[in-house]
Amino acid sequence: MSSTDKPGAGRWRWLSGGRQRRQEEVILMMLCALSIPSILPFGIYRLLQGSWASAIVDMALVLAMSSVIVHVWRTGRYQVASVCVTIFYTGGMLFTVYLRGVGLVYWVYPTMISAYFVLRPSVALTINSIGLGVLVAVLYGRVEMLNLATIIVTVGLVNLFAYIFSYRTGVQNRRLHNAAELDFLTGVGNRRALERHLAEYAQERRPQLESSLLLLDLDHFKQVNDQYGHAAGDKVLMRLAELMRRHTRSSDRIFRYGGEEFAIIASGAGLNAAASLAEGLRGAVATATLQEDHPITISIGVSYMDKKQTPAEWLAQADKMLYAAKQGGRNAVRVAS
Ligand SMILES: Nc1nc2c(ncn2[C@@H]2O[C@H](COP(=O)(O)OP(=O)(O)OP(=O)(O)O)[C@@H](O)[C@H]2O)c(=O)[nH]1
Repeated sequence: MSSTDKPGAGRWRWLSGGRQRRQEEVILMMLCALSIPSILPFGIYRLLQGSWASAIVDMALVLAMSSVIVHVWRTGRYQVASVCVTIFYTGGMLFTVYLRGVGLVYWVYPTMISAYFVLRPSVALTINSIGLGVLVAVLYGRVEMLNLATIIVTVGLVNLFAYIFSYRTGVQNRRLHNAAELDFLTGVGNRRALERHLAEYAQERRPQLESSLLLLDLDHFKQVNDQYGHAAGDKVLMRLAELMRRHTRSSDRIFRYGGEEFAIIASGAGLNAAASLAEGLRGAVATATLQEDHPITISIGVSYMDKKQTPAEWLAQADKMLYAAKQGGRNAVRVAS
C-alpha cells in the first residue's frame, strides 16, 4: 500500500482524529493545552483571594485557549488562530503586569518565545516588539529606570535570539523540504510530493472544492534520447516543465511522476475545465520548440478526483486514460467519463 492510501499515517497520527495533521496544527494545540495547567491554578488562586480582575484575565485566557484547541481540532485551520493566540497571550500578559506590577514580568519571557513556535519569525518579532513598547509604557514611572532598562535589554535579547534561531530553523526546513520533495532536474514536485498532495486532498473537508488529475507523458521520447543524447533529452524535460508552469494557474500543482511522465493536480477544476487545460497544454507542446528540428508531442489522461475514491484510484484512472491516448495514436487527450 502506498502512502497515498493511508489517511492519518505518519508521526502525528496519534493526534490526527482520523486525518493527517500538519505539524503547525499540532504545535499550536499543544501550546494551548500546555497553557491551561500553567494558567488555571493561578486563576483559581486569584479567585480564592478575591482578586477578580486578575482572575477574570486568567480564566478568559484558559477559555480562549480551550476554544482554539476545539476550533483547530475540528477545522484544521491554524494560521489565523496562531495570530489570535499570540495576541491573547500578549494582551493577557500585559494586562496582568498592569494589574499586579513588575513582579509578574517573568511571564513576558515564555509568552514572547511561544510566539516563535506558531508564527513566522518576522510576524512574531513584530507582535513582540509592539508588546515590548506597551510593556515599557505600563512600567514607566512604576519601577526604577535601571530596572526598566534591564527589562528592555533582556526582553530584547530574548527576542533577538529566538528570532535568529527560528529564522535559521525555517531556512533549514525549507532546504530539507526541497531536497525531499522537489525533482532536481525540472524543479517541479517529485513523486513523494504528489502522493502527499493527493493524500491531503483526499482528507480535505470542503465538499465544494473539486479538482482533477492530469497524467502527461512525452510521445516517443526514447527517440529524442537516441538521436540527440541524454543531455538534450534532459533539456526537453526542463523546457516542458517550464511550459507547464506558464500554462497552469498558481493554484495548480505540477509533479514529475516518473522519467518522462508528469502529473498536474488542477485545483478547483472539474472535468470540463481540466479537459480544456489538458487540450491547451497538448496544443502548446505541439507548437512549441522543445527540441530543435524535432517535433515533440505529449499524450494526456485526465481523471476527476472524486472524494468517494482513493488517490490510488484517481491515479489508476488517469493512467488508464493516458494509455488510451497513447493507443489512440498519441498527441491526444482522453478524459475519464
Ligand atoms: N534524458 C532523459 N531521459 C529520460 C529520463 N527519464 C527517463 N528517460 C527516458 O525516457 C524514455 C522513455 O521511453 P519509453 O518508455 O519507451 O517511452 P517513449 O519512447 O516516450 O514512448 P511512448 O511513451 O510509448 O510514446 C527512455 O529512453 C528513458 O531513458 C531523464 O531523466 N532524462
